[in-house]
Amino acid sequence: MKEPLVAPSILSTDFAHLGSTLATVNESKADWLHVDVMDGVFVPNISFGTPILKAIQQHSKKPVELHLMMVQPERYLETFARFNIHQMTVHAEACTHLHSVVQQIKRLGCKAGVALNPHTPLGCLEYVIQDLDMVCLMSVNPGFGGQEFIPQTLGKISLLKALIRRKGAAALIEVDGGINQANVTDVISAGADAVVAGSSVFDSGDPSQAILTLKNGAL
Ligand SMILES: O=C(CO)[C@@H](O)[C@H](O)COP(=O)(O)O
Repeated sequence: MKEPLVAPSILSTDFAHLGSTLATVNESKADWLHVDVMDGVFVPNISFGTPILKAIQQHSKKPVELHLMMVQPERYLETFARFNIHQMTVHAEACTHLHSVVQQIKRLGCKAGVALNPHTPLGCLEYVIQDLDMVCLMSVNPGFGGQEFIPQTLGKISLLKALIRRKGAAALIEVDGGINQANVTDVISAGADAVVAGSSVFDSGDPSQAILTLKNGAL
């Protein structure tokens, strides 16, 4: 089995120590940093906005994926792109004109991802999948770290893989929520390329080792 790409999510970390958290991630084998922006409307939680993104830009050496858990993300894409963002991932459920938003992200020079909530069918990707760099399957209901992995995600990953193959698309599959050492092998075996992990990395006491364990655990 291939080694999974691992993206630590800083949501559950202590923001009083953001600098040292980012330094740890910089020195780790993490493939990119997963950054959750939540608006309190699309999801019940509010996380952070541009001041934190500016600090991340200054201190992160890893590519940054912004996961935009917000309604009408198109209003902020241009602002966020100024913070040297590698990829922006928007929710299909939050975009009336998803294809147009994806094109907007690409015009800003970023890779484009689309996230789907656990209950959202894959059919909404049928006519946009060729334009995507990544699909993020939520394996928890978005809004909070530390939740339990929803097992139905495994079947959804396989179906998404089949859709990507059928369409001749190149999108990576990322799975986000409740990922840990116990389930990462199943997630990668089902066809995922990348996992997002928050609490299993940062509550572990040794984030660098936890990232390595996720990578090796799936081999
Ligand atoms: O988007 C989200 C939650 O909405 C995730 O990125 C979480 O931050 C992942 O945290 P864990 O489930 O791994 O604790």
